[in-house]
Amino acid sequence: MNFDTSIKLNMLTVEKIGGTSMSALRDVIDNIIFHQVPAKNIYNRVFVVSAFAGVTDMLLENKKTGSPGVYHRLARYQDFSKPLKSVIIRLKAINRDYAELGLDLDAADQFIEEHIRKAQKFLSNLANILASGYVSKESILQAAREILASIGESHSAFILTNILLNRGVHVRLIDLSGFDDHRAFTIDQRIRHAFKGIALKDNICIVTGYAKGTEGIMREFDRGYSEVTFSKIATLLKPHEAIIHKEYHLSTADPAIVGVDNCSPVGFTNYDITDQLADVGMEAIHPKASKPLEINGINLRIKNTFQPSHPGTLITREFICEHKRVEVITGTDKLLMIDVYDPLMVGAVGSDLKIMQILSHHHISYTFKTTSANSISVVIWERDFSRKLINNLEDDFEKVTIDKVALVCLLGTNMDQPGLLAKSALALTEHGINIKSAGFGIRKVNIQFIVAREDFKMAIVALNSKMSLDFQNRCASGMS
Ligand SMILES: Nc1ncnc2c1ncn2[C@@H]1O[C@H](COP(=O)(O)OP(=O)(O)O)[C@@H](O)[C@H]1O
Ligand SMILES: N[C@@H](CC(=O)OP(=O)(O)O)C(=O)O
Repeated sequence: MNFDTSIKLNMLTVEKIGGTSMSALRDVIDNIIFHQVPAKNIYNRVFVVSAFAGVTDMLLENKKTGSPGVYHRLARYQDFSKPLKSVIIRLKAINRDYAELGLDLDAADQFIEEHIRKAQKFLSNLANILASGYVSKESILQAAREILASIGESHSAFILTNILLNRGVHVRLIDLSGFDDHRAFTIDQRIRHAFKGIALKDNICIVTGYAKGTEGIMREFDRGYSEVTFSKIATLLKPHEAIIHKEYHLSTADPAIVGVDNCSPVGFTNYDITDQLADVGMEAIHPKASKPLEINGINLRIKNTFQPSHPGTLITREFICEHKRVEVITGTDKLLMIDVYDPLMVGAVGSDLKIMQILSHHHISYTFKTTSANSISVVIWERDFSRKLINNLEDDFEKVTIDKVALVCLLGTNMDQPGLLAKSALALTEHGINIKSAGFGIRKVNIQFIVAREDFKMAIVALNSKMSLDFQNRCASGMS
């Protein structure tokens, strides 16, 4: 059965191209845009593009390290015009890289200069208002963050559109940054308005991953916002398929840990599993972006930009694996386990409620919980830790212990079977790994083990080799 039917039937698709993929623009053009058979099937496709890799980091801050960009200079009342000039230099250097793909370099440079000049004007006005102290700092900074963020996607969308136009393709540029638009649209209204009257069947649409709206996409979602724009567009246009193009496959285990030869792309899974992945920080898609797709019954495909013939992973609402199988092994080593102990907990109704109220007060969501007569342990992200949280817990309970831990988990839509737990525990034991805690809900879509941080990678490798061996054995006996 061929599941890449969107291409064959020339049905509408809404596709998102991430920043790392965008930087490999030749591959985007050859592998995504023109990789169509027959060639006329390039139309009826809407592409939501992210900024080129590193650009939003320069404008706002580095997503991984937090190292400050232009935004933080403005927020600290410092001169931001110099770093903004560096952005122009960087974007023009990016333009030069793509001249050989057919970009009109003069037009691209001019676009950037004019666009950033306009942005600079808006930002200077905001900085002046900020300095006056008359308006709330928060709303001014929010607006500045939106203006800066939009530059990255306006640039990348312009570049891709220009190259395609120069190659004779029918392209419509849909710039949702609303730079010259004073109307107070919500994001959904802006999207609806932008797509009105566009003949999708006869065009490729290139859309900015940033979208301006009264609710503020940065306030609601912040970094990674282009996935949200993508999801909103898909929800409006109801495509045959929504597609995310990434630089890697969603794999049976993290290729960076187990090696590419020891894992394989996941063919099919469901939205429940992508939520489980997101819960441990591996965001095949952000839940805020996937929920509307799931609710509207829109199927999502994750594709690897560099392997265009591979159908990737198809995520649907309904998929349940035919065979008993672990579909993905993943985890994170950036967690803390907080154990709350009190000898008076036994039989006392509401101890857990008290802990939850304290977590909720600190806006902290937990990823794992277990309980015994006199203790409750919760696992939270280390980045959410604060001394105040612990003080609040200590006010109500006798002893609070904190442990830096890792969580490894087995995920699957249909993996419940006798012996799976024993086999996983054995895999960890054989590698000398002590299981600090473990848990799973009755649906058994996520079996979780808490281990020491230093055991994280070995635990992933151990579970992966045990489960792969099991899979190979079943294939050999014709069961799979
Ligand atoms: N099962 C898995 N398949 C693919 N990647 C995985 C898996 N588990 C963990 N990862 C890691 O997740 C990272 C991608 O996660 P994502 O949240 O999309 O990050 P990014 O910010 O790089 O887009 C990759 O760098 C990869 O090493
Ligand atoms: N460029 C924005 C939006 C985005 O979603 O990018 P990416 O698809 O590369 O995560 C950011 O870095 O936040």
